[in-house]
Order: sequence, then structure tokens, then C-alpha cells
Amino acid sequence: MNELRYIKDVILKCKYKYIAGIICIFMVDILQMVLPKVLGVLTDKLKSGNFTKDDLVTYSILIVVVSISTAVFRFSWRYLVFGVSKLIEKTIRERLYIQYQRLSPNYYNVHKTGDLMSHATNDIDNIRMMVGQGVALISDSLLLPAAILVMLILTAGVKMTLAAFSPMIFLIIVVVSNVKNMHIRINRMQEAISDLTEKTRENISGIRVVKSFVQESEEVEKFKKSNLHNKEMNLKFVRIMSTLHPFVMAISYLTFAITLLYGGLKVIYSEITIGEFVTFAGYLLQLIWPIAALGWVTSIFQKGIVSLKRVNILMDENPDIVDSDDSISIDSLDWKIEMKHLNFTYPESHTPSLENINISLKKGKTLAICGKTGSGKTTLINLIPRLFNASAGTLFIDDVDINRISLSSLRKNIGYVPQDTILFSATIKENICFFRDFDDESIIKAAKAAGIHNDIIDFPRQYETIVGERGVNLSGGQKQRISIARAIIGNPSLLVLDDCLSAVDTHTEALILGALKEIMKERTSIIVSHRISAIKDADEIIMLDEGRIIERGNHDSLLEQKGIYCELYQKQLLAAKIEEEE
Ligand SMILES: Nc1ncnc2c1ncn2[C@@H]1O[C@H](COP(=O)(O)OP(=O)(O)OP(=O)(O)O)[C@@H](O)[C@H]1O
Repeated sequence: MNELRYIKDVILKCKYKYIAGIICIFMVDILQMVLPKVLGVLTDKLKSGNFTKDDLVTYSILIVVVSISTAVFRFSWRYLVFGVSKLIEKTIRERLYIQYQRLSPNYYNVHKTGDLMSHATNDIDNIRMMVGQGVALISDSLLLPAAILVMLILTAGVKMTLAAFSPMIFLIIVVVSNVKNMHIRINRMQEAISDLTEKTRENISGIRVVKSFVQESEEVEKFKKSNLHNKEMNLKFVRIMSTLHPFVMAISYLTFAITLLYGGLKVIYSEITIGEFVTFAGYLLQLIWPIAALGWVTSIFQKGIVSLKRVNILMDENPDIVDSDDSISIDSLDWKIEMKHLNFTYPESHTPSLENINISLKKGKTLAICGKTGSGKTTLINLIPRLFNASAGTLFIDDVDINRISLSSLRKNIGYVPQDTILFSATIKENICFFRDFDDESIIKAAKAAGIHNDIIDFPRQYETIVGERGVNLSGGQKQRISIARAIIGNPSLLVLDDCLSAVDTHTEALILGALKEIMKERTSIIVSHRISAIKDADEIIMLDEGRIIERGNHDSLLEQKGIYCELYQKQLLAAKIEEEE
């Protein structure tokens, strides 16, 4: 079964446990055959008046032994089969997580987070149910009726057994004809829960925006719609199961009725004894459970297969940004960056986001990128750590085509501060180190350079303060500065700051840039900013507009050009003056 391709190795590794578990289920089923037989023999003995005290003791001991053995085998199969299912669950969850790390950033642009989260929760639960409960139930549903069938034939012959089993043909027809329908409904149920997860995630992460735009009731309405859709999808599935279950139960009782009629007649005509009839009826009563479980098993397997298919699609996905076959690892790069006639269009877009970009940035120099929102600044710098791939022959680091440099050696050398600051639920120290090994001295040095050290030592637990939902609430500017400390602590060869000082005031910005100057002196740097004050000291400044460089030079030469840069500078000067006067 190709659907099992990502868990086949774990199943094979645990095959002996699985087999032992199934043997234990079989033993439970065999032991269940003893009680009806004992009841039948006792009935015949009582009727014939041959029942002795010795019989009483023998049969009582037999029943106790059977009960204890059944309990031991029940415990064993649960321990073995559920143990395997837990291991499969853990392995597939781990593999999924590794796959999330492998996939390229663009994958996350085109797939909903709710969908990805639902793979890691609902789908994995369904797979665990299938390989645990599902396997146990299906074994029971096949082995127990098989054992019962043998015992029935031995007790009352083939004819009576066939008569009792005949209603089951309908059962098989109904279950088989519903399988496709169940598959479709389960798929829709999974899609509905993914949508609901996405809505909840979006609302929680955007709660501040929702509140500031007074959109709470609209959000509740949107959620109610999605919740209702989820309920309807679930109800459609429940409807199938609700018709299936009573039908299954009716079939089991019909089986029992046929037995009573047919078996009763046989007793009347003395073809079988009352004891044999009691045994036969006892076996048939035991048949009710596996028949009833059939609907449940079908649903567990259907859900598991749908979820496996969904997870497999994600696992089959290959990242589009990988090391090339001839990739080279360079750790001591000079970090001379060159872009030659570089054009870039996003995979899902038809309009280019960058056109004919030519840049030459030498080691130790600073390039500043300025431009209106949407002009292509972030796109340009995202090409350097290869978050997106530039076309071959357009982007070079130290004269080596970037596509030939191994991803890890490239990214390890870049200190990147993104526009959106992300801090993890951990201590400030861990957020700066980002789980790499640095001594306290380096951490403090980086924090000082990022202008956040004084803020940190004011917190009661200083560097051990937990940030995030359960910890201290940091201001936007504080988060940005921790993010800068994280980027510079590793002593990167290239420092990339993507508009990361937007949340601090111009005074703090000047302080941070002053401290960073020392660090930037030794390495190549790229700063993206809307504020002229943040970029005016750069060796080269480029102005982007609709993906093209429209002006370039240093601060003085750009002012002389009296173009857009100069206009922006005048506007910002005026705004600063007004602010000061106020
Ligand atoms: N993942 C993406 N897929 C498709 N188009 C994108 C994607 N990201 C950005 N774009 C488009 O590329 C263009 C440049 O966007 P980019 O984010 O680089 O601008 P920016 O100058 O950094 O803007 P801002 O100052 O607002 O951050 C825009 O037209 C934007 O809509």
C-alpha cells in the first residue's frame, strides 16, 4: 500500500510487536469461545441430572482461569498495539516537522497555516487511530467471527450456521457501497477543520488589529460561519454512521432471531440438545460486537487513509531552494556582492518585482536601499540568503554564482534582521543566542551594540526574563533591538537590516546606528530604511521604484541630483523640525 510509504519502515521495525499484539487478540477471541461451551455442557448436565459438586468446582476454576488469562492477553495486546501506534504517531509528527523546516519560504506563502497546523494535529490523530485502534478492531472483527464460525459449525453443523450468517450479506453490501461516500465526507470534514483552525489562528495573531478596527462582531460572524460549515460537514458524516449503526445492529438481531427459530425447531425435533442450542446462542451473542464494530472500523480506516493521503502530499513536496550538485561551501568569504542585470518575478506572479538591478558592493562597505512601499527592497535583500532563488549568472558573492554556494555556509555568514520581528517563547538570552553557544560576555557585547542592554538590566530577571505570551511584554523597539543583537552576535560577514529600526525614535535610532557603526566598519552591510537619517552615512544609496533603481549615489551626490531622494530628505527634515517645535 503506497499510502503507507512514510511510515512503512516504522511498521516493519515494529512488526514483531504488531504480530504479538494480534496473536494476543486471537488468544482473547479463542478464550471467549470457552464460556458458551461451558454453559451448554452445564445445561445438558443439569437437564440429565448428572451435575455433581466436582463439576461445580471444576467449571468454576475453569471460568476463573479463563477470566484471568483473558485479562492478561487483553492488557498485552493493548500494550503492544497501542505502543506501536504511539511510536508511529511520534515518528510521523517528527518527520512532518522536519519537512516543515525543509520547505522553502514560498511554500508558506501559498499554503494556509491552518492547513499545515491541522496536518500536525487532526491528521496525525487519525493516522494513530488507524494504526492502533483500527488495526486492533479489524483483527478482532475478523478473528472473532472466524473463531465463532468454526465453533458454530462444530456445535450445530454447516446448515444452521449458514442460515444464521445469511443476513450478513446485506451488511457487506451496505458497508462496501458506503465506503466511497464516507471517503468524500471525511475529506470535506478535514478541509472544514483546517479552515476553522486557520480562522482561529488568524484571529488570535491579529487580535490587536481586530480590536483597533472594532471588528470583533464581524470576526465572530466569520467564525460562526466557518464553525457552522464544520458542524454541517461533521453532521453529514454522522448521518452516514447513524444509518449504518442501527442497520448493523438490526442485522445482528436478525441473525439471532433466525437462530432462535431454526435452532428451536432443531431442539423440538431432537436434532440438537438444549445445551448445544445454548452454546450456539451464546456464540451468536458474541458475534454482535464484531459486527457492530464493523461500521466503526470502516470509519477509522477511512479517516486514517484520508489523513495519510493529506500528509503524504505534504511529505512529497520538495523544497525549490536546495544545494546544487556542484555546491561549494565557503566560510571565509570576503563578501563582495555583485548583481548583474538581475530581474526577479515571484513564482505565483506575472509582473516582475525587480528589473535590471546592477549593484557592486565591496567588502566592508555599506549599501542602503530606500524607496516607496512595495518598490522591491525586501525582495532584493531576500535574494542574498537565498530565501528566493535569483536566476543563474545574475547574483555573485566573491565572484561565485550564489546558486553554487551551499545554503548553510551562505546563511551562517549572514546576520539578518527581518522587517517583522519574531521572538520565541524563551528567555532574552536564549532569544539573542538563538540556541547557539555564546558566553555571557559576547551576549552582553551584542546587546550593548544593539542598544538593548540597559533595558534588559532593568527587567527583574534581566537576561533570564522570559519573553512572549507568558513573559514580559516588550515594546516594538525593544523587540527590534533584541533581534539586532541576535543578528550580530554570530559575528556575521554580512549584516542585513530590513527596516528594523522603524519602531524606535530617531534619537534611539542614532544611538543604535552609532554603536553598530563599529561593527559595520569590519563587514559588508545592507540597510533598508524609509528614514534618510538611518541611511545617509552609507557608502552607496539606491532608490528603488517599481523594482527599478531610479537614483543612486552617496548622500551628498543624491542631494545634488535634486531628485526623489532629495525631496524625501527635505520632507523628513521639515517633519523633524515641526516635531521639535511641538
Ligand atoms: N511572496 C510574494 N509573492 C508575490 N509577490 C510578492 C511577494 N512578496 C512581495 N511581492 C510583490 O513584490 C513587490 C515588492 O515587494 P517588497 O516586499 O519587496 O517591497 P518593499 O519595498 O520591501 O515594501 P515595504 O517597504 O512595504 O516593505 C510588491 O509589488 C509586492 O506585492
